[in-house]
Amino acid sequence: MLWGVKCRTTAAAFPLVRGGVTEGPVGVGLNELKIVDQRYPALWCHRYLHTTRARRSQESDGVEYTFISKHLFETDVQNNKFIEYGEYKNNYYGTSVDSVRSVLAKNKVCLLDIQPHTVKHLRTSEFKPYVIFIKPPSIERLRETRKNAKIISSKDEKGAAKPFSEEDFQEMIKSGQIMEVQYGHLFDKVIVNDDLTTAYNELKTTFDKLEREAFWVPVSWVHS
Ligand SMILES: Nc1ncnc2c1ncn2[C@@H]1O[C@H](COP(=O)(O)OP(=O)(O)OP(=O)(O)O)[C@@H](O)[C@H]1O
Repeated sequence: MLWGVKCRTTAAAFPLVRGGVTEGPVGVGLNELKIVDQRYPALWCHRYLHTTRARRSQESDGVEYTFISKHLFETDVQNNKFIEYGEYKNNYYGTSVDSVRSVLAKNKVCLLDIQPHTVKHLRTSEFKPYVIFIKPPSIERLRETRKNAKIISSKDEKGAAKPFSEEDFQEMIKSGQIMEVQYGHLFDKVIVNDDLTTAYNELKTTFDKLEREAFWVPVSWVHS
C-alpha cells in the first residue's frame, strides 16, 4: 500500500515543537534557536498571538498581540478558531488558525512554537507541517552548556529570570522523554540543543533542504 508520496510545498507550516513541560516555560532553547528566522525572509516567525489582557501604552493592536475581549475569545474557542490557546494570570492567549492562513497566503513559511498535542490538528493537507522536535541533551551536557543561562520559571509570580536549577534540568529531560514517547511518530526531525551553534546550523540546514528538496507527506495530502 502506498503510505506516502514525496511532495514539495512552498507554503508549508513548520511547527517547531518544544522539548519541555506543557504548562510553562522550560528553557530548552526555542527562543534562542528562532533567531534563524532573521536570515530567512521566507520564514514568518511571529507568534501571532491573540490575547484578552489589556493593551499596555507602548503596545499596538496587531503588533505585539491582537487584543480581543474575553467574550469574543471564548466564542472563538468554541468555534475552533484557535490552533492552541492557554490561560495565564486570568487572561487568555492563543494562536488563531486564520493568522497562520494569512502567513501561508503570503507564500511564506509559518514558524510556530507549539505544544506537541496540537500537532495532530495541524497535520492536514492545508498546512502540510514539517515538525521539528527540539530535544534537550544529556543532563551532564545541560549542566555544562547552561552554566550561565537563565530561565523564566512559570512558578515565579514575577516572571523573573533565574539560573537553571538541577530540578529544571531534570524536568526538561523527563518531559522531553515523555513527549518523544507520546508524539515521536509525528516528528519529522529531532534536533538536540546541546551546543547552540551546532543546533542552530542543523536547523538552518534543515530549512535550506526543505526549500530545495521534496519531502515525504501522506498520500492523502496530495490528492485531497
Ligand atoms: N544550546 C544552548 N547552550 C547554552 N545556553 C542555551 C542554549 N539554548 C538555550 N540556551 C539558554 O537557555 C535559556 C533559555 O532559552 P530560551 O529562552 O531560548 O528557551 P525557551 O525554550 O524558548 O524558553 P521558554 O519556554 O521560556 O520560551 C536562555 O538563557 C538561552 O540563552
